[in-house]
Amino acid sequence: MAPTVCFNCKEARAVIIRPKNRHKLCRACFIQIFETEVHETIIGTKLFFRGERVAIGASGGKDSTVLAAVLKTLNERYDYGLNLCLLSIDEGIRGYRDDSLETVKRNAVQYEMPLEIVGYGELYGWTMDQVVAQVGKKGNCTYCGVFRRQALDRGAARLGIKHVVTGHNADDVAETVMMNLLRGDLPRLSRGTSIVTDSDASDIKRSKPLKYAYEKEIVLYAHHRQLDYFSTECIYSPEAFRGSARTLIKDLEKIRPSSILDIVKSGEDMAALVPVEVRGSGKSKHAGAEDESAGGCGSQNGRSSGGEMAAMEKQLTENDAAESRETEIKLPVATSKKSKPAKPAKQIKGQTMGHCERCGYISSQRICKACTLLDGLNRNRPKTAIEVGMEDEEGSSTLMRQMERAQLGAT
Ligand SMILES: Nc1ncnc2c1ncn2[C@@H]1O[C@H](COP(=O)(O)OP(=O)(O)OP(=O)(O)O)[C@@H](O)[C@H]1O
Repeated sequence: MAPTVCFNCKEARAVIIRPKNRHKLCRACFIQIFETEVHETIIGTKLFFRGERVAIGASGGKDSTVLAAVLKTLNERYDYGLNLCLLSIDEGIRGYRDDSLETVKRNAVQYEMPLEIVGYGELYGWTMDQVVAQVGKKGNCTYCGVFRRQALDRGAARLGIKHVVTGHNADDVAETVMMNLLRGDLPRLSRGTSIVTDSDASDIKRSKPLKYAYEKEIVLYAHHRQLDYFSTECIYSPEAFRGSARTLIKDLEKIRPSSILDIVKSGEDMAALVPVEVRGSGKSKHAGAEDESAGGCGSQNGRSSGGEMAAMEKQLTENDAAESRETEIKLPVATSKKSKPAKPAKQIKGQTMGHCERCGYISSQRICKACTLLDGLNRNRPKTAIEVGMEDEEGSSTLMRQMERAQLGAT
């Protein structure tokens, strides 16, 4: 059988079936198209300004590695005039983050970008290994997510940088839409769909330039550009709810590849209907610094990783077969029973953002989530560990002093 030619250039041999639309492309066209789409997102949303210093939240995983590679390419190709650097958070997970940080260190050399590493241990007095030893695996992602969001902000503040970009992709955003739809949390849904989350109370802006990029295409891009990334998944158990939303979306994607972008777009449309005071922001102003989608992780459950290239190709073939199985399901027509009057819509309270009384981090509560979690951890800390942390007479812990120092750095 003659090889299929590229849908785009009509010359080279097609080696990729685009997950987004099933176009068959050659390697060069796929790379070019992927980069152009990210460029269009950046330009269309006026994401950066010339001369801006931008920190790339770099975990060493495929998404942030691709983000760093693409931003470097686009910055040079289109002369954005950005000053890029890598910012990594060391959660203190031995056998996982220490290895992935080695990848980030190599990336820093490969992309000629400075690298800053900020650790939970130094910021909070707790590594994730210690947190898990204390609270167990269940629910540990909550600690990690809350701590990471603050750590990214504090790391950026330390560098004097006001814009952090993360590798959140279209699949991540679709999951967030789905989860918040199922929870009935419209304010969070609307904030999660926004490409930029910034706040009046914090001067660090966060954005997701890969918001419209499919996870599978990110893997293909990394593979075809032979990027150096770390593909092992976090050793601690994932958040079950996000994992279920992910499985649901992946199943939908098999039947209808555009599902991911469709969910993202539907999320954007729903967000546009949410009044500013309910959403908690104008152009996502006040977008909670504590929102779950903003700082990374989510769970790794069901996630594609670097070693899945063969499985992905197989999956794409299955997608073709799945399309022919698509059937329309008709709901029974409602009979003429008297319908109950609709309940008045629930009033959704808007969030008022302020600062945490303890650490000064942006929060809608008197004490931010991180400090609340730390309170619980410190209360139950084994005595010996407390003694290490309680050096001064007023009982002010090392942790608190570290947080105060971090806060000074953040303001
Ligand atoms: N330890 C970290 N240090 C810096 N940034 C991080 C860290 N963990 C996550 N992030 C940022 O948050 C984004 C989403 O993280 P998450 O762990 O959900 O995703 P992922 O899809 O596995 O991303 P990646 O492939 O980049 O690891 C990452 O792409 C990265 O930009």
